[in-house]
Amino acid sequence: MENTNKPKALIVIFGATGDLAKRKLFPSIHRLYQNGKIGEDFAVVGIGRRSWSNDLFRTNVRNSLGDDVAEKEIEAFTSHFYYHPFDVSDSASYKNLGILLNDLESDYHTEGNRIFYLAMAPQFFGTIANNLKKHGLKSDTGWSRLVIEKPFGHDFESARKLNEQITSAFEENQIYRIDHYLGKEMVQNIEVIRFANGIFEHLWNNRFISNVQITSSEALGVEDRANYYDVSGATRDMVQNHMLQMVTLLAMEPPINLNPEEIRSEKIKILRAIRGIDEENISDYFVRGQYGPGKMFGKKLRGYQEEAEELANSNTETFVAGKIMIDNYRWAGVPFYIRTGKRLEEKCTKIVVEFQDIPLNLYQEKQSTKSPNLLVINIQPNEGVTLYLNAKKPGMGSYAEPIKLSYTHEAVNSVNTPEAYEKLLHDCMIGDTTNFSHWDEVSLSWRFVDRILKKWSKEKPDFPNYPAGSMGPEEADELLERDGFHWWPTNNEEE
Ligand SMILES: NC(=O)C1=CN([C@@H]2O[C@H](COP(=O)(O)OP(=O)(O)OC[C@H]3O[C@@H](n4cnc5c(N)ncnc54)[C@H](OP(=O)(O)O)[C@@H]3O)[C@@H](O)[C@H]2O)C=CC1
Ligand SMILES: O=C1O[C@H](COP(=O)(O)O)[C@@H](O)[C@H](O)[C@H]1O
Repeated sequence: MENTNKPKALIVIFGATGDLAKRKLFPSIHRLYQNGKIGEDFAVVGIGRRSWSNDLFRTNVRNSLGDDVAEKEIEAFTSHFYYHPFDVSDSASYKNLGILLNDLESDYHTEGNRIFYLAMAPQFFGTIANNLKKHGLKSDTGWSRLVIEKPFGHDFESARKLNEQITSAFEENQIYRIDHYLGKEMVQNIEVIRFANGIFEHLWNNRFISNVQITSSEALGVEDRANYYDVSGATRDMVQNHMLQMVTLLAMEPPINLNPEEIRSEKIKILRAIRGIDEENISDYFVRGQYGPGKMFGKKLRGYQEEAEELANSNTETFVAGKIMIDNYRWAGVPFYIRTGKRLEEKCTKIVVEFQDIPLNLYQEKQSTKSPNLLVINIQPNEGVTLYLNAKKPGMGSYAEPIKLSYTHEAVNSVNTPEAYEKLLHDCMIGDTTNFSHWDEVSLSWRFVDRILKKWSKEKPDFPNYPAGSMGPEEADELLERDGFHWWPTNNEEE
C-alpha cells in the first residue's frame, strides 16, 4: 500500500453515461472530494457513445449529487470532469483517448496514476483491457489499475475466459474486482467484532455456536433491470458474490496480520472447505423461489412475470435460501444458512449468530419460548450490533426474560459512515486490495454455485411460489425446521 495522503489519479470511467456512474460513482467521488480524501490533483474522463459535450457531462454529474451542495463547490468539483465519446469496440479510438489522458495528466499533476473503471456490461471487459494495453494507455510513470464491476462471468467457465482476457493485459495486483458488500461499514466490522473481542472469538466455533443465519432481503422488485436480472437470477446476482463473501468473513481463521494477502488466504481456505453438494442432494441444501403478485404496505404489487414483457413465463429465481456446511475443524456440523431475494417484506441485511444453549437451563421451563443467546450484526439499513442475553424478569419470582444490548452507529453523532463505493474507490486509489475479490475467490465461488445452477437448469420450477411482500417460499422455512432451527425475524424496528 502506498502513501495514503490525498492520492492523485486520473479516473477513466467506461460507461459514464450509465446508471451506476450516476447513482454511485459520481456521488462517491464527490464525497471523497468534499471530505478532503482527495485534493485538486485528480481528473475524471467519462466514456460512452452518446455525443455529449464536457458541459453536458458536467451538468449530469452535478445532477447526480442532490440539492444540498453549494453552487461554488459544485463548479470547482465538476471542472475536473471531461467527456470523451467513442465506441469501446473501435480499437482505433483508443489513440485519441491516450492523447487526452497525457494532456490531463500534466494539467492535474496526477503523476501518471490511472484508474480504468469498467462500469459497463461484462462482454466489453476483455476488449477494453486489451486495447488499453495495446495502445499504451497503461501508465509508464505511475500505477495503472483496472476496476471491474460485477457480474464477473455467468458461470465458472465464462469467468475463467474473462479472467484470461483481462490478465493478458493487466497483472492480478492491478485488477480490482468490485464486490460492493465488502465496502459496507458493518461487513468490514465483522473482522473487528470477531478478532478484537475475546468474548466472541473464544466461542466462535462448533462447540458454542449452533448455526449462523445471513439474510439479505430487498423490498424492491426487478425494476428496470429485467434484461440483466432475468439471465442472472438471485444466485448469480447475490449468492456467488456478496453472500459467499459474508460467509467467508464470518468463518475464516484469524489472519496472522491484516495484510490483504493474509486475509485473502484465510478466506480462500473457507471457500475450499465449503462442502460441494452432489446433484441428487441439492434440494436438501438449496431452495429457490420467484415472487408472484402480492401486497406491501397495503399497496398491490405485480408478480415478477408481470413486471416486464420479457419476463412472462420466466423460470428465473428471485429468491434463494441455502444451507452451507464448512467441513473444517472449527465449523464441522454448524450450518450457515443464507437467504436473499427481491420483493421481500423489507430491505434488510443482517447476520444472526445463534449460540448453543447451556447444558442445563434452570429457567427454560419458566420461559414461554426458547431464547438462545444471539449476536446480531446489522449491516443495513440500521448499522450496529445487538447481543441478546437472558436476565431476571424484574419483580417477584425468578423468571428469565430475553434482554438486548444494542449499539447502533446512528446513535453516535460523530459517525458519518462512508458509502461502500466511496470506500472502495479510495481503497483502489491507495492500492489497498483487501476489500476486492481475488480471482481465486471468484473461481471457487463459481464452482460452488455452478453445481446448484446446473441441477436447477434441468428442472422446471413451480413458479411463482411466494407472494410479493412475504419472506419467501415455505421451503426456505422448512430448510431450517428440518435441523430444529427457525429464521430469526429481520424486523428492522426490532433492533
Ligand atoms: N446499476 C447498478 O446499480 C449496478 C450496476 N452494476 C454493473 O455495472 C455495470 C454498468 O451497469 P449500469 O450502469 O447499470 O448500465 P447502463 O446500461 O446504465 O450503462 C451502460 C453504459 O455503457 C455504455 N456503453 C454501452 N455500450 C457501449 C459501447 N459500445 N461503447 C461505449 N460505451 C458503451 C453506455 O453508454 P452509451 O449508452 O452512451 O453508449 C452506458 O454509459 C454492469 O456491469 C452492471 O452489472 C453492478 C452493480 C450495481
Ligand atoms: O449487487 C447487487 O446488489 C444490490 C443490493 O445491494 P444493496 O447494497 O442495496 O444491498 C441488488 O439490488 C442488485 O440486484 C445486485 O446486482
